[in-house]
Amino acid sequence: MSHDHDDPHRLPVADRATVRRAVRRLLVDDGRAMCGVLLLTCLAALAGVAAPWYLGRIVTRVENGELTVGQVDVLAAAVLGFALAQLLLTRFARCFSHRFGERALARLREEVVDRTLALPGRYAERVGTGDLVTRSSLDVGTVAATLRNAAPDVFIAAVQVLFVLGAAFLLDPLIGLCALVSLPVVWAVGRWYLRRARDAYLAEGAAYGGVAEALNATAHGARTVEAFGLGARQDLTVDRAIDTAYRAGVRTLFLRTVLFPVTEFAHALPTALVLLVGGLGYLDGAVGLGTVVAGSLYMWQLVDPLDRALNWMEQLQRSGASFARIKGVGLVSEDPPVLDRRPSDDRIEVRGVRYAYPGSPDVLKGIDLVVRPGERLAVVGPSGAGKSTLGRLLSGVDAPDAGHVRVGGVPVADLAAAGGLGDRIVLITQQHHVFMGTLRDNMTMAAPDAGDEEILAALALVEAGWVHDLPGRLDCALGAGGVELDAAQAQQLTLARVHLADPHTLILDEATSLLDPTTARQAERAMAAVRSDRTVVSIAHRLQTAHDADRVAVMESGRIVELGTHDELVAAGGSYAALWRSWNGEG
Ligand SMILES: Nc1ncnc2c1ncn2[C@@H]1O[C@H](COP(=O)(O)OP(=O)(O)OP(=O)(O)O)[C@@H](O)[C@H]1O
Repeated sequence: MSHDHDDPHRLPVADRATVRRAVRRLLVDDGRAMCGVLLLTCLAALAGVAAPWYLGRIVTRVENGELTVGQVDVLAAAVLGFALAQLLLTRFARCFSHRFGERALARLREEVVDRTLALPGRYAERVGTGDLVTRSSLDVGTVAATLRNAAPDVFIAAVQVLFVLGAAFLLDPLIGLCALVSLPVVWAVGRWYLRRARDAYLAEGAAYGGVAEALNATAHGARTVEAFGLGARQDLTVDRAIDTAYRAGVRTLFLRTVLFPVTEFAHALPTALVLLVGGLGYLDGAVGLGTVVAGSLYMWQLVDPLDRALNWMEQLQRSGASFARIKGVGLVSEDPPVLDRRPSDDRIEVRGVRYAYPGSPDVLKGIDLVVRPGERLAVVGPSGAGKSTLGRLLSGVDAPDAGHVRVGGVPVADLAAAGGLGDRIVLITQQHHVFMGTLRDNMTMAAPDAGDEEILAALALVEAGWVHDLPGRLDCALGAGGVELDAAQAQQLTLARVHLADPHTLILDEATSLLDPTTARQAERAMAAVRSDRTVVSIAHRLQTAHDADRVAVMESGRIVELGTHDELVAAGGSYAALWRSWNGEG
């Protein structure tokens, strides 16, 4: 299926066979338009080869003395007519193929979005979002450029070349053979160039960047350079950067000095051959003058499409790789687990849980914990103890390597993967995402059936009074291109959304620590409103949270070392008591 499909930490890349099948699908899915483009392109190419054919016939018949001046005029008008027909047909062929490209692109974009959204959340977490974002933005952009411009142009060029070759062979097989001579030369030099061009131009770009960087540093730091007598050293740095840029420039120049002359030669070669072979044949009486004229015109007709195809070759190569990466997203084979039962109650049970991040030692080393419905549990401990990791496991973002995390007897990670956790357990971190769309869209994604009243009530609960100042209120477009919410507003929106989703348990991972004191107090009130009547597990940095909680779990090095009420733990005189004393002392 794919080269690295089996690596669970990387998104797969589709192999050649899959890419070929996908390209076929793109063509077949819009089959009628494709046939229309093909027909128009063939007609345009036919009109294109007809003009030299007629010119050849005019020459032959004039040579044989079969035509009057008036008849020549009529035939010349026909040649003009063919040229005009080719112009118009090519224009429509291009127009149709661009539209075809746009439609194919729209389907591809929709597919990328669907596939990305269908990825299991924890899979996306595991492979990282960077690769995913690159595939759905840069790679789709590269393929888009190809579908819009390169593919239609290369397609039309290929049809033109085929028709010209066909016409040349029909005219005279020997002339057809002359036309074929240029193809392997263009192909070979094109491959030679493309294999080297990418690296050479990347190196050139980087080297020019290096020169700018060195000059900038010298100019901006001129006083420092002068003060510390660093002139000679900076000179050397700039000299080296210029030297590297010079060598990179010479390298790309060398590539161009091979490519362009060889292709020019390859383009001129068939015409020269036709004139030579045709001339000799004419002298022998084996070939008519008209055939030689038409043949040499055909040879010139090959130049433009071959040049265009060569220009686009690199783009096609790059978009092939991008297409394989895009199609790779659809190859993720993690099917959501089939759940045969629903959680029997809201009790969360953690038993013998061990967990390690890929390539790292165990972060959780045997956790046992029961979160009772309705309780407030604070998890405290030094940095790196594994608190946030436990939060991720409690909210189903990840599954444990050993042991289990269950709610009402059902593994939470399975519930999350099957999309059935959102109304039971919700993790609130410091990242509050505002989705592009209206305020209403942002809210109803948590509760699709919620009416405007309910949405406004949820927003009022978190004191989001600013909603009433938004243009169009619930219909106001948020995110890029619309109204941008600040961090505090985004957090209120998240909390209101959580309230609408109505989960029985919240896992809070330091939700207020990034805000300034005033906003933090407001956020704390909003949080308190959303917290009420729910089970809350707080991953706490502030001991006040632990003090206010029903129970406190103290984590150290991946284990829960103390568990009890604040008073019990202070009385026990263990590490929590020490923490509390030092916090109070400092406070
Ligand atoms: N995505 C990750 N990949 C690899 N290691 C990670 C990852 N996230 C956390 N870790 C490591 O796991 C260990 C526990 O991290 P975790 O964030 O769970 O601790 P924490 O107790 O929440 O710490 P803090 O209070 O600093 O947030 C740390 O050693 C951390 O470096």
